[in-house]
Formats: sequence, C-alpha cells, structure tokens
Amino acid sequence: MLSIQHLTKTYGSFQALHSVTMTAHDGEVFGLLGPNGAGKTTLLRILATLLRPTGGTATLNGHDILRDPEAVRRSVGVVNGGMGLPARLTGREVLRSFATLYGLSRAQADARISELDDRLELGRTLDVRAGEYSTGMKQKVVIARAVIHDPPVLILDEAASGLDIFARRTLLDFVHATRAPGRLTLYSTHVMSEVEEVCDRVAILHQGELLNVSTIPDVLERTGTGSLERAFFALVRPEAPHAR
Ligand SMILES: Nc1ncnc2c1ncn2[C@@H]1O[C@H](COP(=O)(O)OP(=O)(O)OP(=O)(O)O)[C@@H](O)[C@H]1O
Repeated sequence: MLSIQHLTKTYGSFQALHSVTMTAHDGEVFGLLGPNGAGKTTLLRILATLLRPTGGTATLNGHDILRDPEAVRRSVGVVNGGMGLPARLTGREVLRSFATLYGLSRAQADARISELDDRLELGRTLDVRAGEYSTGMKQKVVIARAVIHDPPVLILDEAASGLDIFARRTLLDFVHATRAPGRLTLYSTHVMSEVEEVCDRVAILHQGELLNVSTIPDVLERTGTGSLERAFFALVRPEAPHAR
C-alpha cells in the first residue's frame, strides 16, 4: 500500500533523508520512530505531497506522489503539528465545512460526524468554538477533520504530543481501530511506548537514515535486546555497550 524508493531530501547542503527505501502494507499500523531531527516529518510531508523530494519517489494507495499528487491527496488524511483551527467556528462547523469540500452531503457529513463523535469522544467539543479549546479538544477535532472523508491512508505525525492521558488514550484506541483491510496508518513518534502499543511494524530512522524496518519482536531479536529503547540505542550506537 506504500512503497518508498530511494527517497532523498536535502535542505541546501544539509541532507535530511538518505535514500530511504521501504514498504508498508495494507492493514498495518506502521510506526516511524526516531529522535528529534531524524527526518520523520520530512518523510511524512513528502508522502503527503506537501514537500517535494530531492530524489526518489513513492507510491501510496497505488498513486505515485510525483506523477499523481492529486490522487495521493484524496487518499490520505494528515495530522501534523502545524494545523490550526478557525477560532470562531465550532468543531461541528469545522467538520461540516471540510465534509462539504470533500463532496459529502449534509446528511452524510452529519452521519460521519456522529460516527467520529463515538470513536474520538468529541462530546461538547462539537459545539464549542475552537478558540476556547484545550490542546486535547483541538487535537481531536484536527484528527476528525483529517479523516472526515474516510481516507484509506492516515498519516499521524507526533499526534499524541501535548495530550493528557485521557486524550492520548482516546487517540491510541482510535489508531488501534484503524487497523483494517484496505487501510494503512503511518504513526510517527519519538515515544517508544506508543509504538510498542499500536504499531504492527516499525521503521527506525536516525539522522535521515533508515536503520531497521521490522516487527518489534524481530528488532529485539536482531539487536539482542529486551526493549525497543535498548534496541534503538543498539542500532544507533552499535559500538557502545548497552544493557540487554
Ligand atoms: N525547511 C528546512 N530547512 C532546513 N532544514 C530543515 C528544514 N526542515 C527540516 N530541516 C532539518 O531536517 C532535519 C529533519 O527534520 P524533521 O523535522 O524531518 O525531523 P523529525 O524527525 O520530524 O524531528 P522532530 O521530532 O524534531 O520534528 C532536521 O535536522 C531539521 O533541522
């Protein structure tokens, strides 16, 4: 469902991605794990067609990101840190307006909003203006907005950051529920426990290099470690001693 071939990105003379090649499959929640500056956002923005790669390409849901960016955009819902909400609109108004953009009728939009209310526990968020939202309320509406058109591919970039434990739990349960035939969720984070909880496989990215793509048990076995955190250090600094 996602095939990335030799994707590179340079910003001036700085190389943010070094020939990344990997695949992610239909039905997976696929983790992208790496510390600050690893290149996660750069990679996900390229996949969402928000940024052009310097080299290489990728195919998402059967569409090439360079040759058919419009079709890619229709196939994906994207949540990243840079998305604001209009302060004067309520959550319901935001979601209805996005539903209209995607061609849903009012009845279809309201049915979808009701479904997302159940899944994301939107509650009173729907009828409060965005200017009055807490971080958790805002993030829930941003996620609902990203999936209002029920896209087969969902890209979540550090979506849990800043959320309290209740909102984080709702988000992780929502991500769990996206695991279904015909769907792919890309879940980027630097928090190992989130990957351990929701991801079927994980790509470990460090300084723009892809160090490993596998299931969590496989990366633990490959590195001879007992936790994802230990495995990460073993991959990043293979020469340094690390507790197993
Ligand atoms: N527009 C830009 N111009 C120059 N350098 C950039 C630009 N965007 C990103 N970078 C650099 O590219 C590298 C990768 O950044 P990116 O945001 O993709 O990492 P990340 O893994 O998402 O990290 P974080 O968790 O901190 O967001 C970093 O060193 C960053 O400073």
